Amino acid sequence: MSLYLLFDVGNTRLKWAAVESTQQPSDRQKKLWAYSGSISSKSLASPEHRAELADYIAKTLPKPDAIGFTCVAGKGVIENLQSLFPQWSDISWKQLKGDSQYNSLRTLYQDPSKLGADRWAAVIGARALSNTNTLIINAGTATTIDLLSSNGVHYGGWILPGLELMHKSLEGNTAQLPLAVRDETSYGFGLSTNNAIISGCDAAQIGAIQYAIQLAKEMNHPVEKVWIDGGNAKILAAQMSKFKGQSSLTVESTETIEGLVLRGIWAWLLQNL
Ligand SMILES: Nc1ncnc2c1ncn2[C@@H]1O[C@H](COP(=O)(O)OP(=O)(O)O)[C@@H](O)[C@H]1O
Ligand SMILES: CC(C)(COP(=O)(O)O)[C@@H](O)C(=O)NCCC(=O)O
Repeated sequence: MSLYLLFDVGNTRLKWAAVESTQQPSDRQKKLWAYSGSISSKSLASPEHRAELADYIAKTLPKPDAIGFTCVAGKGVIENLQSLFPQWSDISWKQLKGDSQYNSLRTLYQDPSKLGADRWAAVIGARALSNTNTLIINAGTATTIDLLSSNGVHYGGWILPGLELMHKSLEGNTAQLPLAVRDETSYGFGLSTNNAIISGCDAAQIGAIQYAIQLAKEMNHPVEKVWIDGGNAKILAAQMSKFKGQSSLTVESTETIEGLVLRGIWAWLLQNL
């Protein structure tokens, strides 16, 4: 049995998981992420945090047979991460990039080297999960929405500010708007400044998803599955489910999925061992 260590370095969080060769990137059981975790990507700049993480990983993880990663948070972060494992210097770190090849998939992005590695990994992860027309939502620092057709073509996508960025930019660039806080009444047309911001930003994101579904239909790739991952996945999925009456998609076809980017890195790594 082999062990693979996977890292997804996002602009806010660094996620990792150790998976075994007896498991598959398409597995859905919770046990899949038995050896996983996340930390703030920025905390890697601190020598104390690096030492803590190195110590934790060295104590909890056996030496992996291969390491795969994506990084959209800048070169410095990945150098800091690699510096944590001097004892594994003989293992090559395989970096999945926006223009990395994956059998059965291709992107129409004009310059694939500019496509976010995490977006491409999520597309690969989605392909590992199903062969249907799929909308891939990564609701993280930014919210990305990508269309993958059953024919294996990535038709591109959209980049929106993530929910937190939307809230912060309203607070930071206006005189009267606070940093809004979500509560159970934050739905529908806002009847307070707070709820007007929360519901307005949710509407922008859900509206974009609904529009993407409509556009995909017009392009003759009607969406059969929507995967939502990222730190704000549960929020978006919950808000989307309230719109179910108006959507051509059933609730079952919209699902949150854990570790879609990690699954994609893993599937790609398996093709490149
Ligand atoms: N514990 C948390 N730490 C940081 N961000 C969180 C947390 N829980 C939810 N979030 C939200 O998730 C976003 C980060 O999601 P994530 O998928 O990790 O992003 P990225 O891949 O860009 O690092 C933040 O912008 C924030 O809105
Ligand atoms: C769009 C992103 C900032 C999303 O990053 P994240 O929110 O996952 O940290 C990242 O995928 C990126 O830097 N993309 C490069 C530009 C592109 O995809 O066209």
